[in-house]
Amino acid sequence: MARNVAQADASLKAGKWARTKYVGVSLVGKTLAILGFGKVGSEVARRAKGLGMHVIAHDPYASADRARAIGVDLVSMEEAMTTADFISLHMPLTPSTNKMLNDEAFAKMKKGVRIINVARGGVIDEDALVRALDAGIVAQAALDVFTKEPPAADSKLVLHENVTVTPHLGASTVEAQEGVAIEIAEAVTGALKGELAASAVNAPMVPAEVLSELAPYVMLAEKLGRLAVQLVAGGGGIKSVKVTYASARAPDDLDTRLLRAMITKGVIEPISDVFVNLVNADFTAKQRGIRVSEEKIVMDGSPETPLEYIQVQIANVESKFPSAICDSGLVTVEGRVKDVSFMSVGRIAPRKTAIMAIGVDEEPSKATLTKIGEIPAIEEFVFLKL
Ligand SMILES: NC(=O)C1=CN([C@@H]2O[C@H](COP(=O)(O)OP(=O)(O)OC[C@H]3O[C@@H](n4cnc5c(N)ncnc54)[C@H](O)[C@@H]3O)[C@@H](O)[C@H]2O)C=CC1
Ligand SMILES: O=C(O)C(=O)COP(=O)(O)O
Repeated sequence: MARNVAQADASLKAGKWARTKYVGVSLVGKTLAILGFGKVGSEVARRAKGLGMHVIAHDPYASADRARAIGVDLVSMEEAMTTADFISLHMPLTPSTNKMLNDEAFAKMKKGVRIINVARGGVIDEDALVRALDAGIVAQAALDVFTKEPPAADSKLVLHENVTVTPHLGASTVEAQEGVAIEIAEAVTGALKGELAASAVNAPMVPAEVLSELAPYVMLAEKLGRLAVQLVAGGGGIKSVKVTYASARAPDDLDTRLLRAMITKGVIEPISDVFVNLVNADFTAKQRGIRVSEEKIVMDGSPETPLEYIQVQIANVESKFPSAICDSGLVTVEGRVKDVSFMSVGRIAPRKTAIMAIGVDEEPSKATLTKIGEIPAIEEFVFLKL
């Protein structure tokens, strides 16, 4: 758009040699405002920085740290509107982004601004954009998406000489289509294997950062559910499961839907044929008359760790294992995520020398390594970095 490539190409093919008509504008030194700093928006930011642009972004949900890491300032919508030379849209179409660029928004923009929309047509009020183009507020627009696709053959916007259009080609590369196919296949096989389906539309949305932080607790949650239910004699009579999450963080910072679903999975699967996942967990529990209640308690600890411990209690039951039950008929199990990342033991033959590998998250100090070496039962000892 900035160099009028599409228009100049059509002009030359029509037999014209219009060098002065198609003088463009440079990108270097210009301010680009990215609205919607998600997967696409942040990649656009990286590339625009490479082209020498000053990049700002507006996204009410984006993390300032992630933006800073790419060298992008997160700004208000107002600042994005009023300071940008180029505005590129990368938000989803939702009731709150519908017609986000309307007459009022265009009125705030710098005269001569250029608009790029490869997100969804509905985020721009298309009639307002035509008015802004005619008024010279918007110098040019490049549009890959339209409110109605395909747009009407006589669409003023599509036919406008300062507008460059493509028929929704954003994701249309050989590589991207293959990438999408692989991603879908992996997501489906993962979901069928019972892994967390992060991109399922009918499951609660758990952002990737939260998911990676919670992953060990998700495993713990399922195991605690499985452990607790196996201590109950004749699992059928379970009516109430109480989960307590103890954390040093503010209770509102902990999204427990995933953990609750995994505890429910752990409790129900050993006593039934049902396959429980993030989508059907609450429904399945209700259907079986099991009430899962939750409590979050704040305790001293490290705010770096999302949870200090998880406790699962099954009430009014009889235990197979009397010491696992207290007088009030409660089976209680509690678990923590420890720092050792793995431990594996093997041996040459029964009663012969054994070998143990322990994975740790941080390099042990010299003093710790010396102490380990001094333990009499340890014959040989080596510290390796993988
Ligand atoms: N033209 C095409 O062929 C393609 C179009 N798309 C579209 O591009 C858009 C972005 O896709 P992704 O980056 O994958 O999505 P994403 O979900 O990773 O990012 C969207 C971002 O928009 C932000 N957002 C939500 N409401 C907002 C608001 N009111 N103001 C500013 N930001 C807001 C979200 O916080 C999120 O960070 C989507 O609309 C998608 O459908 C994506 C791929 C190809
Ligand atoms: O992934 C998106 O959001 C797109 O708009 C791509 O659309 P397509 O899969 O090329 O029809």
